[in-house]
Amino acid sequence: MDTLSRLETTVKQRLGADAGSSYVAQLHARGLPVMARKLGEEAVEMVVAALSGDRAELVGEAADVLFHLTVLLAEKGVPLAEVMAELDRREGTSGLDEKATRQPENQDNSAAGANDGD
Ligand SMILES: N=c1c2ncn([C@@H]3O[C@H](COP(=O)(O)OP(=O)(O)OP(=O)(O)O)[C@@H](O)[C@H]3O)c2ncn1[C@@H]1O[C@H](COP(=O)(O)O)[C@@H](O)[C@H]1O
Repeated sequence: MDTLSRLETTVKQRLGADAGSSYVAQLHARGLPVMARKLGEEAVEMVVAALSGDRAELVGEAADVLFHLTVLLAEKGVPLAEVMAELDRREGTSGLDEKATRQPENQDNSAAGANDGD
């Protein structure tokens, strides 16, 4: 079993644990909005580390993001395997090719003269 799968198994067990002895249970007790906010905060911290931190900071913040993402998905009942399957489905399709198939969105952008380069 790989690291993320083991973490997912632990997190699913801890969601129903005593909030006094488990951070995951504490997040569950605080509710989905708090979990979502924590994930957003960790993502911002990871971005800051990528832009101005050192390698160790980036690794630490990336681990926080993966942990809080795992908690959020478990709370929502979405297995990591489902996310992996979505990535598998996308495998081999260039992001540029996929973006070019979004015709209505592209037309809207050109009508507004918007092009953020993403
Ligand atoms: N990987 C992690 C992990 N990464 C980060 N964290 C915790 O995430 C919290 C986030 O810290 P922050 O400083 O961002 O937030 P805070 O201000 O302390 O807390 P908030 O009040 O804002 O939520 C810290 O308490 C970290 O210890 C983690 N807590 C648990 N795990 C894994 O989850 C398992 C189950 O943990 P428990 O549920 O605590 O048993 C553990 O065995 C680990 O494998």
